[in-house]
Amino acid sequence: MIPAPITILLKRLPHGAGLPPPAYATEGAAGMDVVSAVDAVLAPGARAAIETGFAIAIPPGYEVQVRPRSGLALKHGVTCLNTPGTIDSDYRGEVKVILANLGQEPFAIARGDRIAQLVPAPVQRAVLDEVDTLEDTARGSGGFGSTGR
Ligand SMILES: O=c1ccn([C@H]2C[C@H](O)[C@@H](COP(=O)(O)OP(=O)(O)OP(=O)(O)O)O2)c(=O)[nH]1
Ligand SMILES: [Mg+2]
Repeated sequence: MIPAPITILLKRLPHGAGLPPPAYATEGAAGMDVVSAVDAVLAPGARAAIETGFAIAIPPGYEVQVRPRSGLALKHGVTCLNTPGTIDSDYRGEVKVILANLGQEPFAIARGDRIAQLVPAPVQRAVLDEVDTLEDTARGSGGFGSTGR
C-alpha cells in the first residue's frame, strides 16, 4: 500500500520568485528535485550553502532529508557535504543545500539548476534510559571491520 502523502507548506521568498517549486521528476521518484535560487561557482574543494529561495513547514513527526543527485556526484564530484541534510519540522528559515565540489574542475551552478532532492521521512524519537551495565552480545564491542572484509 502506498502511504498517503503528507502536506508540507512552502513559502516562496522574494529572491526565489518565479522559480519552480521542488518537484518529482517521474511518477516513482523518491525525491523532489530542488533548484538553486542563485548563480554560483564552486571551486575544486570548495563548499557553499546554496540558497533555494523558499522556506517550508513540515508537519510534526516528520523531517525532510536533503540528498545529493547521483548525476552531479558521478559526473562532477558535486555532493551534499552533510548528506543526508536534515530539515527539522520547526525550522522556518530558508532551505539551503550545502554543496561541496570534490571534483577537479570548478563547478558552475545557474539559478534554476536542479542541485539536490528532498525526501520527507517520519522521525522516530527516543528517550534515553541511563544504566550502569548493558546486556552482553556475541558482537560485544567489536566493530569497524571486526567481521572481516
Ligand atoms: O542541508 C541542510 C541542513 C540543515 N538546514 C537547516 C534546516 C535545519 O532544521 C537547520 C539545522 O540543521 P542541523 O540541525 O543539521 O544543523 P546544526 O548545525 O545542528 O544547527 P542547529 O544548531 O541550528 O540545529 O538548518 C538546511 O537548510 N539545509
Ligand atoms: Mg541541529
